[in-house]
Amino acid sequence: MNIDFEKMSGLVPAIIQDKRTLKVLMLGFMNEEAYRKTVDTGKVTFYSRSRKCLWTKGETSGNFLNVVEIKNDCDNDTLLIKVNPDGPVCHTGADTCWGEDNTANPLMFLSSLQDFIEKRHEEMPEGSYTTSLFKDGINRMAQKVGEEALEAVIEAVNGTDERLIYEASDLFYHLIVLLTEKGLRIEDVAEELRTRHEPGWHKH
Ligand SMILES: N=c1c2ncn([C@@H]3O[C@H](COP(=O)(O)OP(=O)(O)OP(=O)(O)O)[C@@H](O)[C@H]3O)c2ncn1[C@@H]1O[C@H](COP(=O)(O)O)[C@@H](O)[C@H]1O
Repeated sequence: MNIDFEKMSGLVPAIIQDKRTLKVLMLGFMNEEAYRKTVDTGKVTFYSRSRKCLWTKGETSGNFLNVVEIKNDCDNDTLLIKVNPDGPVCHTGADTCWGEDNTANPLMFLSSLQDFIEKRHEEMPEGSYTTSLFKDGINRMAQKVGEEALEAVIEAVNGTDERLIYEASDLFYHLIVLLTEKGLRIEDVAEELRTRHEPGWHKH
Protein backbone atom coordinates (compact mmCIF):
# COMPACT_ATOMS: atom_id res chain seq x y z
CA MET A 1 0.00 0.00 0.00
CA ASN A 2 1.62 3.23 -1.16
CA ILE A 3 -0.50 5.88 0.46
CA ASP A 4 1.03 9.31 -0.02
CA PHE A 5 0.60 10.89 3.43
CA GLU A 6 3.12 13.61 2.64
CA LYS A 7 1.17 14.92 -0.34
CA MET A 8 -1.93 15.16 1.89
CA SER A 9 -0.14 17.05 4.71
CA GLY A 10 -0.07 13.87 6.78
CA LEU A 11 -3.83 13.13 6.74
CA VAL A 12 -5.76 11.07 4.20
CA PRO A 13 -9.53 10.60 4.05
CA ALA A 14 -10.77 7.07 4.65
CA ILE A 15 -14.17 6.09 3.26
CA ILE A 16 -15.66 3.28 5.32
CA GLN A 17 -17.94 0.89 3.43
CA ASP A 18 -19.97 -2.06 4.71
CA LYS A 19 -18.56 -5.25 3.15
CA ARG A 20 -21.97 -6.91 2.82
CA THR A 21 -24.39 -4.10 2.04
CA LEU A 22 -21.84 -1.81 0.31
CA LYS A 23 -23.40 1.13 2.19
CA VAL A 24 -21.02 4.02 2.77
CA LEU A 25 -20.98 4.08 6.58
CA MET A 26 -18.78 7.03 7.51
CA LEU A 27 -15.78 9.10 6.56
CA GLY A 28 -12.75 9.73 8.76
CA PHE A 29 -9.13 10.79 8.47
CA MET A 30 -5.98 8.76 9.08
CA ASN A 31 -2.41 9.77 9.63
CA GLU A 32 0.29 7.18 9.10
CA GLU A 33 0.12 6.01 12.73
CA ALA A 34 -3.67 5.56 12.59
CA TYR A 35 -3.31 3.69 9.30
CA ARG A 36 -0.61 1.38 10.78
CA LYS A 37 -2.74 0.71 13.86
CA THR A 38 -5.72 -0.10 11.62
CA VAL A 39 -3.64 -2.59 9.64
CA ASP A 40 -2.04 -4.14 12.75
CA THR A 41 -5.22 -4.53 14.83
CA GLY A 42 -7.79 -5.12 12.08
CA LYS A 43 -10.03 -2.44 13.72
CA VAL A 44 -10.45 0.95 12.08
CA THR A 45 -8.54 3.70 13.90
CA PHE A 46 -8.81 7.34 12.82
CA TYR A 47 -6.93 10.50 13.67
CA SER A 48 -9.35 12.99 15.23
CA ARG A 49 -8.71 16.44 13.78
CA SER A 50 -10.65 18.14 16.59
CA ARG A 51 -9.13 16.21 19.53
CA LYS A 52 -5.76 15.81 17.79
CA CYS A 53 -5.32 12.18 18.81
CA LEU A 54 -5.91 8.65 17.53
CA TRP A 55 -9.32 7.13 18.17
CA THR A 56 -10.39 3.61 17.48
CA LYS A 57 -13.99 3.57 16.33
CA GLY A 58 -15.91 1.47 18.88
CA GLU A 59 -13.56 2.04 21.82
CA THR A 60 -16.43 3.52 23.86
CA SER A 61 -19.54 2.13 22.10
CA GLY A 62 -18.19 -1.37 21.41
CA ASN A 63 -19.24 -0.94 17.78
CA PHE A 64 -15.87 -1.68 16.21
CA LEU A 65 -15.31 -1.61 12.46
CA ASN A 66 -13.59 -4.89 11.58
CA VAL A 67 -11.39 -4.48 8.53
CA VAL A 68 -12.01 -6.82 5.60
CA GLU A 69 -10.13 -5.02 2.83
CA ILE A 70 -8.18 -1.78 2.36
CA LYS A 71 -7.73 -0.15 -1.04
CA ASN A 72 -6.12 3.10 -2.08
CA ASP A 73 -7.51 5.13 -4.94
CA CYS A 74 -5.88 5.82 -8.32
CA ASP A 75 -3.64 8.63 -7.07
CA ASN A 76 -2.89 7.14 -3.65
CA ASP A 77 -4.46 9.85 -1.54
CA THR A 78 -7.78 8.34 -0.39
CA LEU A 79 -8.52 5.03 1.31
CA LEU A 80 -11.55 2.82 0.78
CA ILE A 81 -11.93 0.42 3.70
CA LYS A 82 -14.45 -2.41 3.57
CA VAL A 83 -15.55 -3.51 7.02
CA ASN A 84 -17.87 -5.75 8.99
CA PRO A 85 -19.38 -3.33 11.54
CA ASP A 86 -20.14 -4.71 15.02
CA GLY A 87 -23.20 -2.44 15.28
CA PRO A 88 -24.64 0.91 14.19
CA VAL A 89 -21.90 3.27 13.10
CA CYS A 90 -23.25 6.75 13.83
CA HIS A 91 -23.32 8.31 17.32
CA THR A 92 -27.06 8.96 16.63
CA GLY A 93 -27.62 5.19 16.51
CA ALA A 94 -28.20 5.19 12.74
CA ASP A 95 -26.51 2.58 10.56
CA THR A 96 -24.56 5.25 8.71
CA CYS A 97 -23.53 8.85 9.32
CA TRP A 98 -25.95 9.87 6.56
CA GLY A 99 -28.99 8.17 8.11
CA GLU A 100 -30.38 4.69 7.62
CA ASP A 101 -30.63 4.54 3.86
CA ASN A 102 -28.05 6.52 1.92
CA THR A 103 -28.50 5.07 -1.50
CA ALA A 104 -30.83 5.88 -4.35
CA ASN A 105 -30.38 2.45 -5.94
CA PRO A 106 -33.68 0.57 -5.36
CA LEU A 107 -31.84 -2.77 -5.30
CA MET A 108 -30.08 -1.61 -2.15
CA PHE A 109 -33.51 -1.40 -0.50
CA LEU A 110 -33.48 -5.21 -0.36
CA SER A 111 -30.53 -4.91 1.96
CA SER A 112 -32.21 -2.26 4.12
CA LEU A 113 -35.34 -4.41 4.22
CA GLN A 114 -33.29 -7.33 5.54
CA ASP A 115 -31.75 -5.03 8.19
CA PHE A 116 -35.33 -4.25 9.25
CA ILE A 117 -36.33 -7.93 9.23
CA GLU A 118 -33.27 -8.74 11.38
CA LYS A 119 -34.45 -6.09 13.84
CA ARG A 120 -37.89 -7.73 13.94
CA HIS A 121 -36.10 -11.05 14.69
CA GLU A 122 -34.23 -9.47 17.61
CA GLU A 123 -37.16 -7.53 19.06
CA MET A 124 -40.11 -9.80 18.08
CA PRO A 125 -42.78 -7.05 18.46
CA GLU A 126 -46.40 -8.18 18.92
CA GLY A 127 -48.72 -7.68 15.93
CA SER A 128 -45.97 -7.94 13.33
CA TYR A 129 -46.47 -10.44 10.50
CA THR A 130 -42.69 -10.90 10.35
CA THR A 131 -42.65 -11.78 14.07
CA SER A 132 -45.38 -14.36 13.45
CA LEU A 133 -43.20 -15.99 10.78
CA PHE A 134 -40.22 -16.17 13.17
CA LYS A 135 -42.49 -17.65 15.86
CA ASP A 136 -43.85 -20.28 13.45
CA GLY A 137 -40.35 -21.23 12.29
CA ILE A 138 -38.59 -22.64 9.26
CA ASN A 139 -41.33 -25.03 8.03
CA ARG A 140 -43.92 -22.24 7.81
CA MET A 141 -41.40 -19.95 6.06
CA ALA A 142 -40.48 -22.68 3.58
CA GLN A 143 -44.18 -23.29 2.90
CA LYS A 144 -44.77 -19.54 2.29
CA VAL A 145 -41.79 -19.33 -0.10
CA GLY A 146 -43.20 -22.31 -2.04
CA GLU A 147 -46.69 -20.79 -2.16
CA GLU A 148 -45.48 -17.36 -3.21
CA ALA A 149 -43.22 -18.88 -5.91
CA LEU A 150 -46.23 -20.73 -7.28
CA GLU A 151 -48.38 -17.58 -7.20
CA ALA A 152 -45.62 -15.67 -9.02
CA VAL A 153 -45.28 -18.25 -11.81
CA ILE A 154 -49.07 -18.39 -12.24
CA GLU A 155 -49.05 -14.61 -12.76
CA ALA A 156 -46.08 -14.93 -15.14
CA VAL A 157 -48.03 -17.35 -17.32
CA ASN A 158 -51.56 -15.93 -17.04
CA GLY A 159 -51.47 -12.58 -15.29
CA THR A 160 -50.46 -8.97 -15.80
CA ASP A 161 -47.02 -7.43 -15.23
CA GLU A 162 -48.51 -5.64 -12.22
CA ARG A 163 -49.71 -8.89 -10.63
CA LEU A 164 -46.37 -10.58 -11.35
CA ILE A 165 -44.48 -7.75 -9.60
CA TYR A 166 -46.88 -8.00 -6.65
CA GLU A 167 -46.42 -11.77 -6.24
CA ALA A 168 -42.67 -11.62 -6.91
CA SER A 169 -42.46 -9.05 -4.08
CA ASP A 170 -44.26 -11.48 -1.74
CA LEU A 171 -41.75 -14.14 -2.82
CA PHE A 172 -38.70 -11.92 -2.23
CA TYR A 173 -39.98 -10.81 1.17
CA HIS A 174 -40.61 -14.37 2.38
CA LEU A 175 -37.30 -15.60 0.96
CA ILE A 176 -35.46 -12.82 2.82
CA VAL A 177 -37.24 -13.82 6.05
CA LEU A 178 -36.20 -17.45 5.45
CA LEU A 179 -32.57 -16.45 4.78
CA THR A 180 -32.60 -14.36 7.97
CA GLU A 181 -33.88 -17.34 9.98
CA LYS A 182 -30.92 -19.34 8.62
CA GLY A 183 -28.45 -16.57 9.56
CA LEU A 184 -27.84 -15.75 5.90
CA ARG A 185 -27.97 -12.48 3.98
CA ILE A 186 -29.32 -11.58 0.58
CA GLU A 187 -25.79 -10.35 -0.20
CA ASP A 188 -24.57 -13.97 0.22
CA VAL A 189 -26.87 -14.94 -2.67
CA ALA A 190 -25.69 -11.97 -4.76
CA GLU A 191 -22.07 -12.98 -4.11
CA GLU A 192 -22.78 -16.54 -5.31
CA LEU A 193 -24.38 -15.13 -8.47
CA ARG A 194 -21.38 -12.87 -8.97
CA THR A 195 -18.97 -15.81 -8.84
CA ARG A 196 -21.17 -17.73 -11.31
CA HIS A 197 -20.79 -14.82 -13.69
CA GLU A 198 -17.01 -15.23 -13.79
CA PRO A 199 -15.61 -16.72 -17.02
CA GLY A 200 -15.43 -20.51 -16.99
CA TRP A 201 -17.83 -20.99 -14.07
CA HIS A 202 -20.30 -23.13 -16.12
CA LYS A 203 -17.51 -25.63 -16.87
CA HIS A 204 -17.24 -26.69 -13.21
N1 LIG B 1 -42.69 -6.72 2.46
C1 LIG B 1 -43.44 -7.19 3.31
C2 LIG B 1 -44.47 -8.13 2.96
N2 LIG B 1 -44.82 -8.67 1.78
C3 LIG B 1 -45.84 -9.50 2.05
N3 LIG B 1 -46.15 -9.47 3.37
C4 LIG B 1 -47.21 -10.19 4.05
O1 LIG B 1 -47.15 -11.52 3.64
C5 LIG B 1 -48.43 -12.07 3.69
C6 LIG B 1 -48.62 -12.70 2.33
O2 LIG B 1 -49.42 -13.73 2.53
P1 LIG B 1 -50.51 -14.16 1.44
O3 LIG B 1 -50.37 -13.41 0.18
O4 LIG B 1 -50.44 -15.63 1.35
O5 LIG B 1 -51.79 -13.63 2.11
P2 LIG B 1 -52.49 -14.14 3.41
O6 LIG B 1 -53.51 -15.11 2.99
O7 LIG B 1 -52.92 -12.90 4.14
O8 LIG B 1 -51.33 -14.85 4.26
P3 LIG B 1 -51.46 -16.14 5.15
O9 LIG B 1 -52.72 -16.04 5.93
O10 LIG B 1 -51.42 -17.31 4.20
O11 LIG B 1 -50.21 -16.09 6.03
C7 LIG B 1 -49.44 -10.95 3.91
O12 LIG B 1 -49.86 -10.97 5.25
C8 LIG B 1 -48.61 -9.72 3.63
O13 LIG B 1 -49.01 -8.63 4.42
C9 LIG B 1 -45.30 -8.66 3.98
N4 LIG B 1 -45.16 -8.30 5.27
C10 LIG B 1 -44.19 -7.42 5.59
N5 LIG B 1 -43.32 -6.87 4.66
C11 LIG B 1 -42.24 -5.92 5.08
O14 LIG B 1 -41.89 -6.17 6.42
C12 LIG B 1 -42.03 -5.00 7.19
C13 LIG B 1 -42.44 -5.36 8.58
O15 LIG B 1 -43.73 -5.93 8.56
P4 LIG B 1 -44.37 -6.39 9.94
O16 LIG B 1 -43.44 -7.36 10.53
O17 LIG B 1 -45.69 -7.04 9.60
O18 LIG B 1 -44.54 -5.15 10.76
C14 LIG B 1 -43.07 -4.14 6.44
O19 LIG B 1 -42.92 -2.76 6.76
C15 LIG B 1 -42.70 -4.45 5.01
O20 LIG B 1 -41.56 -3.65 4.65
